[in-house]
Amino acid sequence: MYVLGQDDMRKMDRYTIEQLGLPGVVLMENAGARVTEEIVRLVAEKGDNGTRYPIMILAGHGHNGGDGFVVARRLSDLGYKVKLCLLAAPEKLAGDAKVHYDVYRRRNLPFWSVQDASLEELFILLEPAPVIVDAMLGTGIKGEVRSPYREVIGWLNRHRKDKTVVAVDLPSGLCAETGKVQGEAVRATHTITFVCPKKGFFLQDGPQYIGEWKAVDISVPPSLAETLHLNVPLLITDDDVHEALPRRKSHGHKGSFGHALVIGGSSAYIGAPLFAAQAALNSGAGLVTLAVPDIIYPQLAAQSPATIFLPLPTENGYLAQDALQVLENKLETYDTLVVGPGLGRWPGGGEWLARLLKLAHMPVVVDADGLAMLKSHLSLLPKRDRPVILTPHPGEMARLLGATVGEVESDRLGIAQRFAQEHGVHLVLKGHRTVLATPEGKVWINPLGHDALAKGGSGDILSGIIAAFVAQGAAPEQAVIASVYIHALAAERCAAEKSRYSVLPTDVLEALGPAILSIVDPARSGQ
Ligand SMILES: NC(=O)C1=CN([C@@H]2O[C@H](COP(=O)(O)OP(=O)(O)OC[C@H]3O[C@@H](n4cnc5c(N)ncnc54)[C@H](O)[C@@H]3O)[C@@H](O)[C@H]2O)[C@H](O)CC1
Ligand SMILES: [K+]
Repeated sequence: MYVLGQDDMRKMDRYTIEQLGLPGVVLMENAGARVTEEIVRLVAEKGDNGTRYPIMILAGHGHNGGDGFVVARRLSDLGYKVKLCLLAAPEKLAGDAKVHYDVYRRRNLPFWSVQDASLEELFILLEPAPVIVDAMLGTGIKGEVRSPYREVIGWLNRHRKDKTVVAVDLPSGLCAETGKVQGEAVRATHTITFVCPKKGFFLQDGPQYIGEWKAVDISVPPSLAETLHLNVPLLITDDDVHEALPRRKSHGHKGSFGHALVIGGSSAYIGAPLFAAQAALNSGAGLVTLAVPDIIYPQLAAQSPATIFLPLPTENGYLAQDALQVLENKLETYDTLVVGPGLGRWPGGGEWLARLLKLAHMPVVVDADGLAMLKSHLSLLPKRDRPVILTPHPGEMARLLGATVGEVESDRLGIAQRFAQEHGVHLVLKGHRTVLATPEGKVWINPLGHDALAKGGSGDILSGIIAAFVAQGAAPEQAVIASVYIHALAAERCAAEKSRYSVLPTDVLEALGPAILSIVDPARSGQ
């Protein structure tokens, strides 16, 4: 599914109107009709027949307000009580919005205008309303939200408890492009957006403001993103993951499903490499070998009977320089390599890792401390003959770039895309709404996952899943698409049972199987 920015939407709109010949008033009528359908559904879910108190429609003076006029008229025609509240002088209305405003007024339907009354009066009207529709500002917002929208949004956010707040296209005050709140933004319970979700839903403040979202058809074809060669990210869907998961042969044996090698661990971090190995096993790898410092090997071996162990020489609690000699002759046995979980950092570790990357002629996932040690050796990456997948969180990404976390977070899509292209890697930029970028410049956004994953061990599990899918033959892009989604889905399912507070990496590991099942065989998934 495409994810559109402010300009993308404008170009697709314009093309539909000017080249395809569908007038803007028709698009606006469609937009209002679809939002009306969704409101009817939400009101019914609330156990309300919509006649107890008017559905309050807050309309601005742009096209977003125009959608609001259509919603108010259509809801009224369906027998719902409504009140349209115009937050601008009617003289400011123009174009398609003016057409629909005039239609509404000619019908003599309930109307309130900020021109004739005070905002205090509006707030008294809004106070008991169970359903409020936010059609104040949409994709046309420029700069910080100004009066009177600012005061109305502030009031709404302070009084939203128990109310259904439906944002039309996007919450007023949220930037569709960056996800930044422009001074003040509506905290919606639901967002009904047009054509495709907007980038801002998945960036910065966006996820906290949009509530549950749904994209609806208004006769602007989503395929115009391709027709117009728009460079837009894609949102991962169940179908994409179904497609991306490596196919299993019923008659396959352990050799058919690949052998993953995990190199990690140090005296202080013994759980991390184990989580990665266990995740790889739970995600279908035929064989998993765990290469760890020999001082921690006995503790680990007792905990994971399904894992093969390769104890390596240790120095000061970390892998020793000569661990490479042991590895060198064995590397060709493995189909994929994860390096980093719990590895720690030691002087000379960067050179150690660089040498390992030169020796390893298989797809490699670099995570955690591996990323920290990679910083001075990034020039190696484009020269490798096999894929590299990097899985930084924003702090690790910032360190790799010599930037701040704030800089990374303010341009996650752009930074991921540029880095992946420049260094010829598949980049998994983790965080709330993980972003994936390919060496060719393709960008994906993961719609799933939340703070249940904000716990030590989560990243280790992700790297293990990726390795397992690569080991089973998935191309790196497909492997990362499936991995981030399954990982987040597993965590969401755990949180639904135990709360977001209490999910442990071991729970996520156990939930990987049911999460995969829910994709490959939804009927048997139990959810
Ligand atoms: N996507 C589609 O195909 C369709 C979208 N529709 C709706 O149209 C809006 C975008 O409409 P637009 O008129 O461009 O902008 P807005 O309604 O968002 O409002 C802009 C309006 O508000 C003023 N304004 C701008 N910035 C601020 C600010 N910071 N504070 C206060 N006021 C501000 C500005 O003067 C403008 O006049 C889209 O979101 C959809 O809802 C169509 O209806 C159907 C086709
Ligand atoms: K809005």
